[in-house]
Amino acid sequence: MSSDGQATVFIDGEAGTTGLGIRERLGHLPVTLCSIDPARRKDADARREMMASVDVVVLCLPDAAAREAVAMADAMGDDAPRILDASTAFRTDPAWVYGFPEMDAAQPERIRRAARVSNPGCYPTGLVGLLRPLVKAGLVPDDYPITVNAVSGYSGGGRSMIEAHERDGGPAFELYGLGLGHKHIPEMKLYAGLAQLPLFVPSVGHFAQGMIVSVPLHLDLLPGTVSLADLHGVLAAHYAGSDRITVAEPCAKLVADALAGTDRMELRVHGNEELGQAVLTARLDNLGKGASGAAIQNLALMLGLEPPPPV
Ligand SMILES: NC(=O)C1=CN([C@@H]2O[C@H](COP(=O)(O)OP(=O)(O)OC[C@H]3O[C@@H](n4cnc5c(N)ncnc54)[C@H](OP(=O)(O)O)[C@@H]3O)[C@@H](O)[C@H]2O)C=CC1
Ligand SMILES: CC(=O)N[C@@H](CCC(=O)OP(=O)(O)O)C(=O)O
Repeated sequence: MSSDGQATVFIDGEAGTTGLGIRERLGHLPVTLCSIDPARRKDADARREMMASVDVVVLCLPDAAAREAVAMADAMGDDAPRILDASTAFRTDPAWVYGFPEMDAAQPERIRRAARVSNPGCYPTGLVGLLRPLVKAGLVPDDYPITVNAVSGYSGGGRSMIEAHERDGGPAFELYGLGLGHKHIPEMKLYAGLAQLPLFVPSVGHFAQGMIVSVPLHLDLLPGTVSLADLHGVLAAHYAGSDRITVAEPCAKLVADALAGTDRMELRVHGNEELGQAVLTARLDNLGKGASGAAIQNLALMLGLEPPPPV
């Protein structure tokens, strides 16, 4: 606690893309941000000392550095701060709580009580947001062969990709992860409730922020007779109370960066019933609900505060 009774927060990786986004949003919460001298921001002793002095540490680091930071906290035993980790390192670790408050009615309470919370990946936020309620409701079987196509703005690749795009002007559009082993796949499977790994084809475009995650479905492969309205209805009911996730009407075109700069996510069910085909889409800002916006929601819950209204 700071001298004025506010919770203290240290963002390890404060100068990076996600760290900066969290710092900007922290103004909406009654907390005290503690920072280390920028010249010592990678100094293990300085980071350990700061970690030991605060209530919550938010890790906005590459996976390896996040693991190192967690090892430092482990060594502090009962004096360790609570941790919110933005990296991929602990997202499928059963000892951590997954920071997707909208995924179940009980999830906000689990986050409130947790010592360690993992912030979801940007692509899994879209995929889990779309599929989990449909799998739970039995409309999409857990063994359906799920394919996920997605496009992200280049800020998704952090500082080095931002610099490459802003310096060299491209590429305009590129598929990647074509070895089909992207690090988000186990997280998608686990939290969407799937029995097998989804086939995931990510891509990145020459725009800074924004993301579309899309999932094609063949309606005749779903159990019984499932209509587009059934899929929409389950999603609309699940997210009815959310101020961040909305279930919108289908549209013919979807622009990837329309929610850039916001913490919101829009889900849609598009399709053609005559053809028996549907496409689920999630649109979000990879840096908003896909990273810093979700982190602020989780941080507020961890500190027993009301999450601020979404940017
Ligand atoms: N960008 C996005 O859309 C999303 C990112 N994430 C995750 O958030 C985490 C941070 O990503 P992002 O902000 O994009 O990455 P950036 O590269 O923009 O930022 C990472 C920051 O961590 C610093 N850093 C690296 N190693 C250390 C260390 N050992 N000690 C202290 N600081 C260190 C970097 O400094 P320097 O640059 O000098 O090396 C940089 O400031 C990653 O795990 C990423 O996967 C999650 C969801 C979405
Ligand atoms: C465009 C781009 O490169 N995006 C990143 C994902 C960013 C993200 O979500 O980070 P986490 O891995 O921490 O979840 C990637 O595919 O690795």
